[in-house]
Amino acid sequence: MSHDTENRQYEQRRVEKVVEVINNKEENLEARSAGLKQSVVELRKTFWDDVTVNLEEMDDIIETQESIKQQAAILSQKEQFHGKISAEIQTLQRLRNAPYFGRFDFIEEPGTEKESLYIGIASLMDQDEEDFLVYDWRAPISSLYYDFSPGPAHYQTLDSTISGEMTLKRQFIIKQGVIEGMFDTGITIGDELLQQALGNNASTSMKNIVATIQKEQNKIIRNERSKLLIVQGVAGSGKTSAALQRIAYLMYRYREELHADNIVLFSPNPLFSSYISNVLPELGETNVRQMTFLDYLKNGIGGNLTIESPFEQMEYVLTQTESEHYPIRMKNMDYLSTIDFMQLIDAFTSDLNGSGIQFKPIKFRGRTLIDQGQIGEYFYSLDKEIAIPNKMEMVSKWLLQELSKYQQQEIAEDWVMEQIELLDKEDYMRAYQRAEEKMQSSTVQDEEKILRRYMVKRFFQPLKKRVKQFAFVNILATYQQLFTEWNTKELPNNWQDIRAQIATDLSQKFLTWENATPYLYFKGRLLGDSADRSVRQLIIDEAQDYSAFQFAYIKHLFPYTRMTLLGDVNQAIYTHVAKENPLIPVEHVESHERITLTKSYRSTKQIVDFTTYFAPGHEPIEPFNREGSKPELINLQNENEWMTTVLTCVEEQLKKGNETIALICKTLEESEQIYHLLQDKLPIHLVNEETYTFEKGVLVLPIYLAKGIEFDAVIIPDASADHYSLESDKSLFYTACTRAMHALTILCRQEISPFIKLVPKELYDVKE
Ligand SMILES: Nc1ncnc2c1ncn2[C@@H]1O[C@H](COP(=O)(O)OP(=O)(O)OP(=O)(O)O)[C@@H](O)[C@H]1O
Repeated sequence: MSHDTENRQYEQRRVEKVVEVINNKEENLEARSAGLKQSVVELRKTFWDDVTVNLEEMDDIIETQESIKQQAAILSQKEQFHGKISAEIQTLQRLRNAPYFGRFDFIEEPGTEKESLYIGIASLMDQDEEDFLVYDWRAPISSLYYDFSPGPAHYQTLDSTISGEMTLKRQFIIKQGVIEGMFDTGITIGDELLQQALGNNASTSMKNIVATIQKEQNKIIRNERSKLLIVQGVAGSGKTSAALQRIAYLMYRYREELHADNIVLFSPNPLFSSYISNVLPELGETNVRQMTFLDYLKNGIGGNLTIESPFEQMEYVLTQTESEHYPIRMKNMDYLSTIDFMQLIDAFTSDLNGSGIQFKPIKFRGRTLIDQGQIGEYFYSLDKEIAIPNKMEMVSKWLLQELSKYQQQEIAEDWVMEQIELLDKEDYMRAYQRAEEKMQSSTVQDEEKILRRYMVKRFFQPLKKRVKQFAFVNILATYQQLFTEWNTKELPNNWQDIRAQIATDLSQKFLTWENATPYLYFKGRLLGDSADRSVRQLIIDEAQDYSAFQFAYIKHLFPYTRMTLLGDVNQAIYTHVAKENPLIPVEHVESHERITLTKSYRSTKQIVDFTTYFAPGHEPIEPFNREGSKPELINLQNENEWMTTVLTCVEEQLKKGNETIALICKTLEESEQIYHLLQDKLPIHLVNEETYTFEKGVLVLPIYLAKGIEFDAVIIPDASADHYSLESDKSLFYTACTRAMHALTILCRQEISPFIKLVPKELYDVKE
């Protein structure tokens, strides 16, 4: 028998033994779980039997409460225990199919015995709970697997560095308990395994990469030192993957203190959010709080303003070039994205400490109780040294006191009795009961008084709530003054133009995307920020799309939160934000650690080689060695053939077995046109801002919604020069082309884009 066969048989026997342990453990746990479940059900049923209820004397009441508490504690303990057992069972079930994916042999010190360690998605102890049969991929020792090839190796524990020698590194593909592939590996983690993983068809949801994490990705995943970790990585280099495995790692490493609620992930769009939503559960972790920055802003700004989405802004930039206001809007975008503008808001706010804040009158049943003048007078009578948000607190307290006085006065008014009479029976009974509770020996007059009091209180409650939320401050009107009346020496050159357009938008209660963050920042300067202190880790994917202002705001909101920013300057499609972006190394980005990823895993070597020529950045891009066919350029001679050619391209890709085929357009406008032209000819789905999930098949979508996602085949329906020629189009074109895993087809209806001309001819096939 050959050595290889012997090895394989040995490993297969081991897998079977491990699966046996898994089965035994699961059986035991199931039995315990069933017992526990039964006892929880019984306990719930008989809860009151074991509680001594006696409410006669104070002592008895206390005793009764204690008894209830005790009983509830027993129940909750049992329920928690049951939950823990269920989680353990789920872990075992996940392990059963493929208990591990890797093995390495390690000799800690010369002369000591070699240890074989097996790595999987969770730890597994043997039947006696003494030795590890499988180590969790996140355990300190498992980092050896990702960081070293056979030879000297070391890893970090909590308090020391352990060195030794790795004598073997082996990878497995195990399915349903059977070893389907086994490779002893050298320098990189399993070219073979990675080839297999990347060669598969694209999926509509992202997969975890724990079996094939690369050394440079592992640095991101296990980084614990940095308060601010910045990752610049070319398209397809595994930034999102690294971010998600990093979250799983942090949740494991800080299991006691870090919960899913303490981690927030900002993602670029809802489609992307659902695309990545399976990764953490697959790894046995709960999904963290995921939102788009737009959702975050909408939440903070509230409902009375219309907020433009970044996609609408993008669509405007790309389609409204002929509009009269376009040049000014572009200036706005530039200026409102800068730290200078943030400083301008600070200067304005500090002037507001002297005068200028607009208030809203407090009205009750159509009558003004306290007008804005009175509120302003009170506010400006307070000490200037006190910060504005603190003064707002004081105004709110004062208003609540004033309202209480009005509340008293209203009790005797006629409308109160009318309202009492209007109460339906249930409400009336409730009001009456309350009235009765409040008085022991009531007279008829007392009773009416209490009912009146109840009714007035009920009417004043929403008003008081709004006062507590500072609804008496007219944020919008105050902010508008920045663009109408306010003057200072430090205004930018083209301020007159900028401010007129913004003032018009604000008067229509419309916030452009570039103005949404400044508005919320300003609101915070007046009312105080409502930052969520429970956020301990903030992960921002596609970080190149955030402006300097937005970053500064995020840092201002989460001053003590650890942050991981991941992005790619090559894909900075919102060009006005590219300046002062922290992904570009500049002096003023405070102390941080940077990791650069240059290897691209998503696309075939042929696609990466092609796209490298028009990548806007200057970093090297290295393809992972996976072969495919060259990108194809179809240069149409006859415009009329355009749609039939697109159709033929789609059909060809389907024939080749590609399951997700994306027609990626520059804008939504273009996507809609193509959708309408093709919808009768083949099953095709249009993806827009509201698309939350996608199916396999043929999709048509704009570039900005394809961000972060990948497809088997990408077809660019029109890459003529009139679509892609400006410097700002380069990152759009790069982003579109780099979504392709296996095939890229580019059509040109007219003169071909100059970006394609940058690529040496031998790197693509041309069809006329
Ligand atoms: N170590 C790895 N093992 C297996 N697959 C990997 C690995 N790294 C990356 N990939 C795969 O490469 C593809 C791209 O990864 P990912 O989406 O994380 O990259 P990205 O840098 O966020 O890309 P982009 O910026 O272009 O959106 C995915 O299919 C991912 O599963």
